Amino acid sequence: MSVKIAPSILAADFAAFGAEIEAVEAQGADWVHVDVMDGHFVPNLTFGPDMCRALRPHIKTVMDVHLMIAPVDPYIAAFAEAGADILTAHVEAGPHIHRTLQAIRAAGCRPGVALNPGTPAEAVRPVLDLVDLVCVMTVNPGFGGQSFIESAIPKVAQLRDWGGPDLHIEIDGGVSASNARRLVDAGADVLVAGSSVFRGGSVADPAPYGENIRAIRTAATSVSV
Ligand SMILES: O=C(CO)[C@@H](O)[C@H](O)COP(=O)(O)O
Ligand SMILES: [Co+2]
Repeated sequence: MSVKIAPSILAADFAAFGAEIEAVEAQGADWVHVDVMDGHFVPNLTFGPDMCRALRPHIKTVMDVHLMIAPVDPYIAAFAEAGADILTAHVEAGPHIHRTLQAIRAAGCRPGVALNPGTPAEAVRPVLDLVDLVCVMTVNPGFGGQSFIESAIPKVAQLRDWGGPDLHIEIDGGVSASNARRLVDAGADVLVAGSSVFRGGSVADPAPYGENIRAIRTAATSVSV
């Protein structure tokens, strides 16, 4: 599978999301990653389905919605109606992840399951047949701009082995050009990147977004010597 770069709009200008999304897609983003936080499952608040609905017309690629909320089930229909393409729920968010993932697909979205740095890969193995994507968190969820947690990397190879070649394995948190290659070598194919994509640019001067995306993609796909 080709490597996809999914900028997290958590690092974009909150007053200009529509323009930021159009700028980062024009600069080469493959997907747009939308971080939904509830102040309960994670210690931060961001946005809900109404914001996703407002962003939808600005996204030409894939709206990749990362739900850091608990419970999940009462909100699935709203995010599906808002236009989410991929809807990812955390395995730690409740006791019935199997039901949640079935409900996400029934609502018309591609289901994803995310796991925190402290959660072993085995926790999602029983639901791999239900998902299109596993999101391996390489920071503790809740904030952008945190340091990458190395100890999550061995989980990627385990999940690639269990999930086969068609499963998307997404890495989220602290991704940059300096670790992209190791992540892809381990089996990842989707790299979420917030601060390392939006750093140095703006809607008025979006060229750095393109330079940052190209740097990550080049590092991820370079031939090792
Ligand atoms: O889900 C999350 C954080 O909880 C991520 O999507 C971050 O928003 C990624 O930001 P960087 O670590 O790349 O700055
Ligand atoms: Co995220």
